[in-house]
Amino acid sequence: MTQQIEDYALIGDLRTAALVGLDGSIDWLCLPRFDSRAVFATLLGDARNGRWTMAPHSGGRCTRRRYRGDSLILDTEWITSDGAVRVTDFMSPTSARPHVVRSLEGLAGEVPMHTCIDLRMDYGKIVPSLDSVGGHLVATAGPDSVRLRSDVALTATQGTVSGDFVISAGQRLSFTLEHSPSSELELPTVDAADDLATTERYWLEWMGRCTYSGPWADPVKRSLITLKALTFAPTGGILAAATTSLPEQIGGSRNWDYRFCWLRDAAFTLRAFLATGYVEEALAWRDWLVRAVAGDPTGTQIMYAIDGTCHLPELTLDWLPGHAGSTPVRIGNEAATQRQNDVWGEVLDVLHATRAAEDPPHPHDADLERGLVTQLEQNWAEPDNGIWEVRGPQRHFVHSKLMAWVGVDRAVRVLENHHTRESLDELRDLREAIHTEVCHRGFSQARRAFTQSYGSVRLDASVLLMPRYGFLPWADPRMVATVDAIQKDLTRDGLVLRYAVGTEGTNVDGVHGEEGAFLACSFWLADALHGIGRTDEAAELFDRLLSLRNDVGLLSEEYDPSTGRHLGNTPQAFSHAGLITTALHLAEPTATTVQHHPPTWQEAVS
Ligand SMILES: OC[C@H]1O[C@H](O[C@H]2O[C@H](CO)[C@@H](O)[C@H](O)[C@H]2O)[C@H](O)[C@@H](O)[C@@H]1O
Repeated sequence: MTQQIEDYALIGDLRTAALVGLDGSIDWLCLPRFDSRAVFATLLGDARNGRWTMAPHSGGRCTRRRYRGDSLILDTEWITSDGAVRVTDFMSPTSARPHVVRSLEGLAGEVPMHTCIDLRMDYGKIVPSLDSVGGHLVATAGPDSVRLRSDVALTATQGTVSGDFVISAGQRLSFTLEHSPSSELELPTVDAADDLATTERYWLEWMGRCTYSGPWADPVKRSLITLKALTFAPTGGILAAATTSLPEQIGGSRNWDYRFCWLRDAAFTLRAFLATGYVEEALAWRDWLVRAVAGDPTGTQIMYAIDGTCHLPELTLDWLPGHAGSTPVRIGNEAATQRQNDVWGEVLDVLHATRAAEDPPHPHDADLERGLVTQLEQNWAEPDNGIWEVRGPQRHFVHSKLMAWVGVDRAVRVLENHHTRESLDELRDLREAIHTEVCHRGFSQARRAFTQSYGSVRLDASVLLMPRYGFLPWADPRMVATVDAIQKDLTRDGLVLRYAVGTEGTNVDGVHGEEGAFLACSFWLADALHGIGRTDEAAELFDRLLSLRNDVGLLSEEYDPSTGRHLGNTPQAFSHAGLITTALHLAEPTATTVQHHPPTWQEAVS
């Protein structure tokens, strides 16, 4: 049975990740990296596209599952008429080679079990050759091999390895699947018990660095672990999500590959990390960025591969039927070549915050910042594809101009702090000019709100971020009116759409179909409600959003309130960063003190 998006839990080793369904099947695994070709791709097709099942013979969904403490070790349990069994799934963040461990423990009785490993290399397409090497099975296709180690006898035919066995109370068994380049055939190196102890220690120590002590410890910690799981430890790159092509509309074509490092998404993640004590991650990302743009800091792209590669050609995988029939399945992402003028401000803002945590500053900081400011100065006045990466016509997006203001503002502050006069006056003038232009052209008196783009009356949730960056105070009546308008006209069942897609032919983003409520934007509305003094409503919305997490605390990109289903890639960094940030904001006093007698919006714009 195909699992739904919210049925999946994540395991990972900070190099790659796997999704494990409620039925105990690993339906998604790319090896050796997040962005490598998948060896299990049932997530985007069916059993023929590769998966690893591990469950009682009777099959079906587990009785319960949870992460072990504050770790990424997943315990899944079945209670059957024969007895009970626990499957512990994890990947080791400290091992030499990426591998998955599945450890079993009999809890009661004698449970007949079945496992089936359908290896399909190259995103579900290639049936690998199977060999027995030193008593272990090795599957090979092109550059990649995976080596299987099992405590029970397995049979192998045509790329499928399976086994039936009985596990008794107190008995422990383990299985490992380890990647290696096919030219380096070695025997499996993993010791499952040692690995489990090391992995548990790793997460315990990592969580020990957390400084959050507010009332939402469980969801905040789970979100932090999820964000950490989306970092690529070898380089410091940060992914937007662990998957490609999970649909934003079931059966639709809004299916994108998120296994890359967007500078914008990473900036949101890093703000959440910096605010909770995780400075090391921010420094590692800054070093990644320095290397990614090396040689030409004035030619920064909006996104890169996790190793800093700049070419991300977008292809479709025609042999995959897609998740719940949603095609095309895409790998790569054309958005890499877009002009998105918010990005320079996003990065300058987060570098500014990172600087505050590092003394002395990194020697490359000044070059990088100068390069970003140059790009900003050259581009900010041009129309662009914006934060939502629209594939329709470029526009003067208000959010892009906001972030241009943020970038210049942070550059001014750095120069002021260093008592440097070089270009300070020009930058101050530019900051003022952008602010005036946004207030003048970005606010629609007819709509009584900041809008999506200059001259438009469409709403866009991204302008909710304005006060968060210091562009306007929360109490500004234009902000209060904008929050009202978005809450009233840009929500579905109380959850926020990033924008109204529009009808075919007039749609704003140039992509067919509809989409769900955008979870990050819904967190931004909670922040905004708190900001303008409506804290009870903010807390209510936050509670609602927490209730949308799946059974193990994960959020995808979007949510369909009419079906109660998760939509889009999962788990999504944007959503989890939003959760952490809102939890932090709600713990602060509301920023607004004049809300009881606010000036009218007309007074403010006159
Ligand atoms: O809406 C069309 C675009 O959708 C994707 O972009 C979204 O994901 C990005 C990664 O999380 C995020 O930075 C952006 O704000 C989102 O709109 C897709 O990646 C694009 O290729 C596509 O044009």
